Amino acid sequence: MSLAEQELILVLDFGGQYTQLIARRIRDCNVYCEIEPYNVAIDKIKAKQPKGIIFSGGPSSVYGENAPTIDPRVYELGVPVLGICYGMQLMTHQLQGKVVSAEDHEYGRTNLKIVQCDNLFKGLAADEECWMSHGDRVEAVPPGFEITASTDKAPIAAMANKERSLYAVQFHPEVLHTPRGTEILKNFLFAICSCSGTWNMGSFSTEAIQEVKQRVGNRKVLCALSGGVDSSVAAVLVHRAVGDNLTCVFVDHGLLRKNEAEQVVKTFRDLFNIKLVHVDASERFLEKLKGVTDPEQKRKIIGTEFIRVFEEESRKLGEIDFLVQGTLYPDVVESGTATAAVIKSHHNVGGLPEDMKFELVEPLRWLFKDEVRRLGEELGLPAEIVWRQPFPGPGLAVRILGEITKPKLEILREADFVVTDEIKRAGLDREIWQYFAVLPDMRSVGVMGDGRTYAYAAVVRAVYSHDGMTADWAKIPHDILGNISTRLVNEVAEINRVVYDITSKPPGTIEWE
Ligand SMILES: Nc1ncnc2c1ncn2[C@@H]1O[C@H](COP(=O)(O)OP(=O)(O)OP(=O)(O)O)[C@@H](O)[C@H]1O
Ligand SMILES: O=c1[nH]c(=O)c2[nH+]cn([C@@H]3O[C@H](COP(=O)(O)O)[C@@H](O)[C@H]3O)c2[nH]1
Ligand SMILES: NC(=O)CC[C@H](N)C(=O)O
Ligand SMILES: [Mg+2]
Repeated sequence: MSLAEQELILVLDFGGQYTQLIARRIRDCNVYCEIEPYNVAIDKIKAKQPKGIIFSGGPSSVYGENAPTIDPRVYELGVPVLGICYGMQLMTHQLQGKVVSAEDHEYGRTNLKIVQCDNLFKGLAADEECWMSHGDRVEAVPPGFEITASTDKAPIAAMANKERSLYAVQFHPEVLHTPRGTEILKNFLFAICSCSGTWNMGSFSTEAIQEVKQRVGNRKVLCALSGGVDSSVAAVLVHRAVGDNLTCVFVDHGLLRKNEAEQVVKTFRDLFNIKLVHVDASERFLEKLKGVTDPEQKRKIIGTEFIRVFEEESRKLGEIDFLVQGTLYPDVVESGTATAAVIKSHHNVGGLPEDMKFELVEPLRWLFKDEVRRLGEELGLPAEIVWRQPFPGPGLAVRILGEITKPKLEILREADFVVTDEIKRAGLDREIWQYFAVLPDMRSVGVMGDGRTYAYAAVVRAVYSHDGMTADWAKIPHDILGNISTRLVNEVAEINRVVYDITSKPPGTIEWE
């Protein structure tokens, strides 16, 4: 079965914070799921033949200016729809019910009284907990709908039109703070949409290989390979599809970690039977970055330069049309979509030059990191690659604040080596998602060997995360932080102070730029 034939749930994104979580939960229920912006053409929706459609939440108000809306023909497709939060309000508004701005807002944990325990709420008790995040509420259900659940402040907290298979909830079943939320989603998938739940990473891999085969045929393909989890998984997957027509290009842009280039080339050559070109492009990247301090500008310069290198390599191999990248969904959403704000332009998405001619092959574009890791295991990649900590494509450039210079890169490389080494020694490398050093553009006074110093501070950043979308700072034991601090100041001459970043994401991001 190809991906196109796979039973699919389509999530339409109205700019919600949790849209990606909805998709995750559904795939975790063994049903394949894709996200499209709310304004996707109705014909495209039809062509995908979804078994069900979910409207996400979103920051807008249905009566607000430019409020996102959807082609009302979506309700006539005969496909079940579940509206969540804004999605419920939009369904109400479009089908002639009434939405009002509530005086009492509901945020966080809320008691839910279920009045209709069939279909969507099958198996749930009359009293459940749910997670709310809304200021507007449904005041009157559209004709043909009945109320299925209430809360104190939202008498219409859920509604349904069973004949037409239209369902809506004001709360968020996708967040883990709604304890029975996954069961609600399962009821939608299995009882209402009649999904079979046979999808898994094994089927994803078979289908994705098939799809690449069909698209590429006998033509040649270039793969941007960093040695990281995503591009290694993408390379192995594409190699299964096109064999020797694949050439991987690993670019040393001079922004890599200590010994990284040698290690990546060695690991790759030892483990895989895939052609690999190693390009040392460090001088040209550093030249282009000279004097640049703005983080977004850095990212765009790096994104463009990557492509220029791939284009040159492609010409040497006789013009290649396709470029494989290990792009994941968080890279896409953080780079900004029709609905989501630009957080940072990931070099492989928002940082690509406009005049790029390659056709992109991105088989992991809809997945999250933990799913890619499962896929990597499925494809038989070794643990050292699957569990490698993520490292951003722009590398140390987004961990040096201000201008990037060779001396600063040397300092950061040494500092990063110490942090990594200590975390591994402490056996914390698997439980901590990312751990590294950052070099802020800041010096302070110290005293060493009875003399004054005026040197850089190093920031230690270490976070727990599941998918890179949200993160918490890692609770590293103080004695290990102490070791890191002592070693940084002793082993890296230009550092005289160490600070630990205790910011979660949000509000911080994992990287500093
Ligand atoms: N040094 C590099 N050489 C070639 N391609 C690169 C390089 N760095 C990044 N890329 C490309 O950009 C994509 C995005 O980078 P990203 O860091 O998100 O993924 P990754 O390096 O494959 O995995 P990880 O998240 O584990 O670091 C990569 O999948 C790869 O296609
Ligand atoms: O390929 C990449 N290109 C980029 O431009 C980029 N910026 C951040 N990252 C990685 O993405 C995850 C989320 O990062 P942030 O919390 O810093 O946004 C973390 O794992 C980051 O390391 C990048 N990866
Ligand atoms: N989370 C949401 O979807 C919020 C929807 C709408 N803006 C409200 O506050 O009610
Ligand atoms: Mg990487």
